[in-house]
Amino acid sequence: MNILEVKNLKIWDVSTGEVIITNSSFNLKKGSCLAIVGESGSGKSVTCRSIMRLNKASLRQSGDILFKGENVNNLSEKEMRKKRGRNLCMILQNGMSAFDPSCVIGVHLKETLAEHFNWNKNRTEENMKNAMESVMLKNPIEIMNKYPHQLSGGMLQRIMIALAIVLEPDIIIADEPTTALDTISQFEVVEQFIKLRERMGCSMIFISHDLGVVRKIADEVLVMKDGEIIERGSTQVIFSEPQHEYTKYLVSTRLALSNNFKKIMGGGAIVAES
Ligand SMILES: Nc1ncnc2c1ncn2[C@@H]1O[C@H](COP(=O)(O)OP(=O)(O)OP(=O)(O)O)[C@@H](O)[C@H]1O
Repeated sequence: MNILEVKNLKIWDVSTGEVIITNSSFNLKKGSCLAIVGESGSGKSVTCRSIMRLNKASLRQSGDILFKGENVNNLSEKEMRKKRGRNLCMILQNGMSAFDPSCVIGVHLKETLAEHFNWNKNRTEENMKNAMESVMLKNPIEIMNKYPHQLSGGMLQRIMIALAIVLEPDIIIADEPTTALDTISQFEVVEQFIKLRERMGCSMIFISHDLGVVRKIADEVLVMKDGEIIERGSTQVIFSEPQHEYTKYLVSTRLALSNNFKKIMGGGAIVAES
């Protein structure tokens, strides 16, 4: 069963007339993870933001975006606000840009949860504390009293994941959630995403440049180039039998990098190719 169906999505810039997404159609199956890959500027982020209806006002979109059969494109901004967070949750590349720099993390988290749940202060704090501990954030109360700039990128991403655990959205859209992190934090955050899926069985759209991560986390892959989906299929098939020249290039570059790494490090003890 599809939880999301995108049909004939077109996105254009009204100020310049430039068409950014020509005519995209794809589905997200309930409980599965769909990765979107492709070169910079191919339209991955605008596609995902169109689902959340979060693109800048100068960008317009047409087509159908059916979330559980309801066309998101027809909802009012007020109805859409209710869906964001509770039903459709977005985790961005840079945790710093997701939080209000002028208040401590706890205030932001409590305000977000108060939008969607009628919990008292203790229950909100308890739920958030448990979720933060489950993503390996030690001393959650201390963290909630810190400002975003006092925390590392990896910690902010884990806080976003913890918030998603509490919100229990139907779909999580993660737009390059590991790109801004150092290698160790990347590994840890990816592990948390995998656990999140195992634990909540939520559906996920995962944008990433890192094909190693995609291979680990995704069930299906869309390959985008110049605003169009040029190839799609199960992760296994995309990696083992890519058809389009561009997908072949992406996959071979990834393999070359990983083989090179194994050669340098000797024996491949570190690289976990699954
Ligand atoms: N607010 C905007 N106004 C005008 N054009 C935009 C806007 N946002 C994005 N674009 C254009 O849309 C195209 C797709 O951008 P998008 O950010 O979706 O690419 P992407 O595939 O996510 O790239 P990256 O991997 O670098 O994040 C680009 O040509 C970009 O310049």
